[in-house]
Amino acid sequence: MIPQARVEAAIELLDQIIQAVRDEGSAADRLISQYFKTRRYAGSKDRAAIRSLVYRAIREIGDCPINGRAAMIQLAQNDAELAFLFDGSMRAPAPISDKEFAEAAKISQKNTSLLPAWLAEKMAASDIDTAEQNALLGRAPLDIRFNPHLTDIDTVLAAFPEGQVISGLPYAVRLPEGTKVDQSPLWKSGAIEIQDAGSQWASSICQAQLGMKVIDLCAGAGGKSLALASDMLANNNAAKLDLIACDTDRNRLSRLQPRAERAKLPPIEQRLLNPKQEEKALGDLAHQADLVLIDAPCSGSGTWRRNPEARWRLNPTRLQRVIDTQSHLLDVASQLVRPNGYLVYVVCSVLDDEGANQITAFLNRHPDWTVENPDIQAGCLRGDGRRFTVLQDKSDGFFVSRLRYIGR
Ligand SMILES: C[S@@+](CC[C@H](N)C(=O)[O-])C[C@H]1O[C@@H](n2cnc3c(N)ncnc32)[C@H](O)[C@@H]1O
Repeated sequence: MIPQARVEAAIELLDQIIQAVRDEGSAADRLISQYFKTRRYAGSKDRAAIRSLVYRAIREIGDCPINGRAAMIQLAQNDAELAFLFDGSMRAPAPISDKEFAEAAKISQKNTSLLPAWLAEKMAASDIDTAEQNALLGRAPLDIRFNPHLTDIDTVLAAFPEGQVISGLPYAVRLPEGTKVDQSPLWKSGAIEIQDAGSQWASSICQAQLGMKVIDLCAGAGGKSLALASDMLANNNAAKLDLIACDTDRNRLSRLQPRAERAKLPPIEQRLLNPKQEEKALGDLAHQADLVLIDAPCSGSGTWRRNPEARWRLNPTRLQRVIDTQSHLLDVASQLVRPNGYLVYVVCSVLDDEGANQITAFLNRHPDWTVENPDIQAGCLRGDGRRFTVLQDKSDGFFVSRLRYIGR
């Protein structure tokens, strides 16, 4: 493809992505792979170049643009080579008019942040400075977690000699970008998983052990359930784990068992929940659990490096919706924990409304709970929890709080 046609393709793709943002449709990554499936003429270099243009627009433009052409013109303002490709030739985008340039300049002047203005304000109010905000749109590292019942750190480092251990996380290794993890025999044998250090910190703060009754209330496809199961198993060959993985999304939950089998873990009980009727499915577990993990649905602001267009999808109404669900799930979980048992609340967000403020409100509603965060060498105290941020912790952004039920 000629460079002009690549720009035109990026515009088409951005049109689809922007439409999906408005309709709560598919994620950018999925739309991009669907787009290329029907355009076999695009070679690997074309695909890489188009993808890179699309993601540049998504990462660099704070507010969702009105369409793909407006997005590319916004980039072209500071990129003469790109602007030059709008030459109106066959398969090229039409030349940029003065009006379009003026419009793009107006938008750039209005929003100087990489985030929509309302979100930049919320970040600042949560003490996330501009450098941390911008880091949320950078590139994410590649972290793996190994299963100690299947392998050990020496074997992992021998398989990935450029891997680096992550201090404080006994099963984590950071790999160079682009490492082909899925081609390693360790991957094929189920001994390693891809999992960000932030997620690993969240699971490790749970301190799950064999013999505990553990409920993962928002298990999704089981990322943290697998980590909890692996911690519970440690080096034992237990045939049974008392771990119950729940979620309201049947599709996601159905991916857990095959993953557990791949990791050679004992079966993990699953319960499909109905939103707002969770107690019905969990009635038999009232005040039974030693540990409940809530890896709550959230804005995902801490993981925008992996899907940066997610910040365009967020608006105050959608944010309030997840905040309400988080507080409801905290109340549901509070009914499941036994006296002296623990509740670990996690969000992959750095916003106080989803983190520290949620725990303050929970403790006001439930005076028979106290905070017992472990003393670890990562994250920073934030209200009654610890917050992990991209620049400071070199992980995705997370908030984690460990609470103990001191009622009877
Ligand atoms: C952050 S994701 C969980 C990710 C997962 N724990 C992992 O480590 O891969 C949040 C999950 O909460 C689920 N969820 C949303 N509302 C829920 C509810 N009322 N009860 C239980 N799960 C819910 C979503 O379906 C989603 O899978």
